[in-house]
Amino acid sequence: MDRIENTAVHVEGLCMAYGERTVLDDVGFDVAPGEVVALLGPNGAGKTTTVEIIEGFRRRDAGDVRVLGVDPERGDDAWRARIGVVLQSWRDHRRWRVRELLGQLGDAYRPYSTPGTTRPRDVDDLLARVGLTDAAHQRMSTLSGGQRRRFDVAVGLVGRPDLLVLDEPTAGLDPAARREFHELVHEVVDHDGTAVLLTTHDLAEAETVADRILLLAGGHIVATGSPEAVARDVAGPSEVRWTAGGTRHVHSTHDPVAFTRELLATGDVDDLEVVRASLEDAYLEIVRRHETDARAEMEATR
Ligand SMILES: Nc1ncnc2c1ncn2[C@@H]1O[C@H](COP(=O)(O)OP(=O)(O)OP(=O)(O)O)[C@@H](O)[C@H]1O
Repeated sequence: MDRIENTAVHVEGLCMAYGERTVLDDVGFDVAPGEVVALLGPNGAGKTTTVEIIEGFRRRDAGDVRVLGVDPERGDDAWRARIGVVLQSWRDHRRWRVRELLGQLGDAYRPYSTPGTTRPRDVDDLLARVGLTDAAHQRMSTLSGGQRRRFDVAVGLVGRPDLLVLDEPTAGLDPAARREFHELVHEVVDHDGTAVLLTTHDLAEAETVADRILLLAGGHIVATGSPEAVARDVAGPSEVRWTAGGTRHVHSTHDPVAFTRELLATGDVDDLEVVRASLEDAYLEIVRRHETDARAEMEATR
C-alpha cells in the first residue's frame, strides 16, 4: 500500500468503454515523483480518456486509480490544488488580460501553500518563463494560437503542482517555443520534483523530455521503457558507419558501444558515426504489428 501512496500516479486494471466501443482494457502503469512519462499512441488510442480519468474529469468503468494517493473520483479541492492540468483546448476568458487572468487563477492556490511549497508561483516570473512578458497586458482574444498554448502551460504550472498532466502541450508551438517548453519541464522536475505525465504525437519530443514512454494501442499498453530501450528492443540493431584509409564501412550491431570500442582500439579510424534505431521506427513497427494482430483476430472471430 505504501508504494501506491508514494506514487504520483498508480493505475491498475483500468477499463473504459464508450457504448459498445472498448477504449481502455486492463491498462496499468505508475508515475513516480519527479518522473516524466510520455503517453503515446495513434489517434483514438485512448490517451485523452486516460488523462481525463487521472485528472478526475471522467469516471472510469473499472480499475484502481490513485493520483497523489487519492482516487480522482473522490479528490477534494486541496488534492486538486496539487495537480496542474493542461487540456487539449481551452478557449475561454477572451476579454481578460493575460497577466490579470493568470494572477486570478493563481490566487485560487493561495490557501494551499505549505511551509515547503509557496503557492502560487510568481506570475511575472512565470510569464517570462513561458515567453509571454511582452503580451502580459494583451486581451486573451488577441493571442496567437502558440501564445495561447504558452498561456495554457503557465496555467498548468501556476499552482506549483506536484503532478503536471499535459495533453499535447506543444501542438501548435513553433520550434523555439517547443524547446523552451522542454527546458521548462526539465526545470520544474529538477527544481520542484514535479511528476509529469504528457501525451504527444511528437516522438522527438518524447525522446527529449521523457524518462519513460508508455505506448497505448488497441486499449492496452503495448510497450513501455525508456525511449532508448523501446527503440532498441523493437526497431532492431544500430548502424556503425566509419571511414578507414579512405574507405567507408557500415556494420549493424545490437551493441554499438562494444563494437565502437573495439574499432577505435585498432587505431585506424578517420571518421565515425553511430546511427541508433529511432523511437519513430519502433513506434511505427509496434503499431503496425498491433494492427495486423487486431485484424487477424477480427477475421478469426467472423
Ligand atoms: N465522450 C465520448 N463519447 C464517445 N466516444 C468517445 C468520447 N471521447 C472519446 N471517444 C472515443 O474514444 C476513443 C479514444 O479517444 P481519445 O480522445 O481518448 O483518444 P486519443 O488517444 O486521445 O486520440 P488523439 O490522438 O486523436 O487525441 C476514440 O475512438 C474516440 O472517438
